[in-house]
Amino acid sequence: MVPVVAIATDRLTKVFPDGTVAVDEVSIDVASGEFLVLLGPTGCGKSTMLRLVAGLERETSGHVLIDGRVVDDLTARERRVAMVFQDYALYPHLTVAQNIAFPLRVAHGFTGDVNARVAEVAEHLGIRRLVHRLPGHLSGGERQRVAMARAIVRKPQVFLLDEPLSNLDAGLRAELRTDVAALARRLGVTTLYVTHDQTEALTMADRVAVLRRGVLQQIGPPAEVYSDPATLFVAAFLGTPRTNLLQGAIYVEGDRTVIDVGSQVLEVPPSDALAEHHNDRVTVAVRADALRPVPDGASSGPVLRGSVRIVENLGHEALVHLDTGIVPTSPAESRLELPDTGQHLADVVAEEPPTGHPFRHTLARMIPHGRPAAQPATARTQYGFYPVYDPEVTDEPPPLGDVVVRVPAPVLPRRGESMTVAVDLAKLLLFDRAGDRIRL
Ligand SMILES: Nc1ncnc2c1ncn2[C@@H]1O[C@H](COP(=O)(O)OP(=O)(O)OP(=O)(O)O)[C@@H](O)[C@H]1O
Repeated sequence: MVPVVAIATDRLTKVFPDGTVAVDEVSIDVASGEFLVLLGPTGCGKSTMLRLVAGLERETSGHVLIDGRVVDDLTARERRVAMVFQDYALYPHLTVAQNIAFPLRVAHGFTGDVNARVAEVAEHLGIRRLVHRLPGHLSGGERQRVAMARAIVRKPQVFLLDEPLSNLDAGLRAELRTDVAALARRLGVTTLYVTHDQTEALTMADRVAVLRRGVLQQIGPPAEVYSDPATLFVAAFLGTPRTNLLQGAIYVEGDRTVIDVGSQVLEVPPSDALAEHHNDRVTVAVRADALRPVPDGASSGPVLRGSVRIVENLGHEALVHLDTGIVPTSPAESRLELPDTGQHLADVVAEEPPTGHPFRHTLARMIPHGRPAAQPATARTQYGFYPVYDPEVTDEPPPLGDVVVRVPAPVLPRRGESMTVAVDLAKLLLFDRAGDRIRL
């Protein structure tokens, strides 16, 4: 029986020699047997966290603890962790069985029956019928199962997975994410799972830890992190379709409290928290699931109005882009989430290289086609941001004023029609200029 261990990091920090702060004082407790997902955009430090826990990277400061014991000076092998990467890294000339058995054969001290152990693990992963094949004759999903079998064959105390499903197509990813989570729970092994995919995080995790630029933003059960985000970044990063981020300001006049979103006003119940922010600019984060189309005049609560600009028909429902005239958070601020916060390429092409410059053509090709024009200098606020989105599932930032609403099929609105949507105040999220939550 393998001991089930807890993992912890204590103000764990990694600064690379070039000065990049990849992990910044992160303290996380993972209970024994827990499945914890580290979630965040590319470059936020997820893999570095995992490598530090694995012992493949040395921390600059802080500690890694396994079962309460500081393991900073232990090698990866001594930590008894198993790691799985997205690229499988199987030996192409060895059969599936030989691949799975490999860690046992190189491990001194394994005295058991190798074949029996391989069969047992292959059974766990549902790949018994594949044991005589070579990796080249397997599908991506099967290869990833073999990689996982190989990782667990030595009964690790800790299972570390770095985007293990990201090379697979969407259907297979959905199937495997259920299997991986079930496997980890069946084995009862403490698991740290890294992904940039919010669906994986929300469906697989016992708890999700959201990272931004090496800093822990929030940690909690998936439902809590989704519905009760602590920061604007978390609210923006979790949401399909993308969370609408709108600029607004709070005004309190007598017993009336409003959120002014420029082109329109949302009346909200008065509260001390809002009164404290009288006159402050805020970001209003409103996901599609907080908006419901209603006949004009039918809602007694707050509504937003706009005209239909785009209807994306998904079959069972449509995503309707409503031009509301509200100003979204500025692209300038949205770049906060990119590792490189320098100029946008469009600006570089517009301003920097003269015609005929050798890089001009290359840069022009790198600019997403049809990217909306930069915000006018008169944009009323300078706060708020978009995270970096998975280019597979989302597109570019919306043009000025777009709010995305879900409309159930079959009666869909047409382009140019006006539409009213009721706003569910319980799901309306407000953030101050620093990106911290203001609770209604
Ligand atoms: N050896 C290194 N030297 C310098 N900087 C590094 C090194 N390895 C990673 N970084 C930087 O540290 C930051 C965090 O990288 P890390 O790979 O942990 O991010 P990530 O969230 O796992 O991203 P991805 O999802 O793209 O793998 C990035 O800015 C990255 O460029």
